[in-house]
Amino acid sequence: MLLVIDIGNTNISIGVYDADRLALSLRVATVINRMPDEYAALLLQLLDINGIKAESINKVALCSVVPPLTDTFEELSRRYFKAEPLIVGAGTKTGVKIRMDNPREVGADRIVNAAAAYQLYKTACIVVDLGTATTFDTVSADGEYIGGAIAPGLNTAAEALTSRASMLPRIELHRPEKAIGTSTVKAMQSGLIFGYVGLVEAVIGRIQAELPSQATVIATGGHADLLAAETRIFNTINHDLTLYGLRLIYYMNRA
Ligand SMILES: Nc1ncnc2c1ncn2[C@@H]1O[C@H](COP(=O)(O)OP(=O)(O)O)[C@@H](O)[C@H]1O
Ligand SMILES: CC(C)(COP(=O)(O)O)[C@@H](O)C(=O)NCCC(=O)O
Ligand SMILES: [K+]
Repeated sequence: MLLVIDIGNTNISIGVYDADRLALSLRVATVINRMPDEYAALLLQLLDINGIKAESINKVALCSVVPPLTDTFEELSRRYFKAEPLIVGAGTKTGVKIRMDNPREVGADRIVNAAAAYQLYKTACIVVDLGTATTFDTVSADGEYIGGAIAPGLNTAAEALTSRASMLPRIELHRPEKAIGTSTVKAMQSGLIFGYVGLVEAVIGRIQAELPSQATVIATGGHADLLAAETRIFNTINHDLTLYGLRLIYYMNRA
């Protein structure tokens, strides 16, 4: 079976593919200083609880936007799964050609999302990944990664607000009843959530206006459901898009 790992700044998403079936998908918190053996202990336990034998995993693919953890998971793969992981990076075949000023600086997660979306839809695509950052990735109708946008993620924006203003509390990112907030917490929820809907719609609108054909808009990431409940701008939500892309790319590069 194939283990796929997407190392983000807040969470590490992990999946196990049994042929083309996603047999398991889970998330663990990103902790920069955690050692390979510590992540292995956590992962082996989670596999066991879910009835998956560690010995049945013989292939690993990963993408990371947290460089110190790339090495951690590379070592973990070798030591605990006896597998040389495919690490998505410069030189990895993905099925999308990268048209950027400096292709090497693009986050691997963004490329994986773009590759997955294009393989699924074969149209121009805009992937919106709502995580620590919110990334917008654009693929042209002929399968070229042509760039996008990066904005602070919802939680990141909320934390910035709380930490910069003495009287503003930490809040739960819940949708308030009304845009006119009648308390500090409700006012912050309104500004963050409804404001964020505007951000997402505006960026997608502008990207779309620069494209010659209608793009399919796919939302993914931790805040996708929260946003999708407030806007009709997404054509679809795919929580497993990055894991799906990792599997796709694994088989493009390894037999
Ligand atoms: N299942 C979930 N339901 C609601 N919010 C979530 C969920 N998983 C993650 N989040 C929120 O989404 C954000 C992280 O999203 P994620 O896509 O995991 O980020 P990253 O890829 O940057 O690590 C965090 O702010 C977290 O609170
Ligand atoms: C933009 C990101 C921080 C998003 O990370 P995430 O929210 O998934 O943790 C990451 O893709 C990254 O560090 N990218 C490098 C810069 C770029 O993509 O242009
Ligand atoms: K991510």
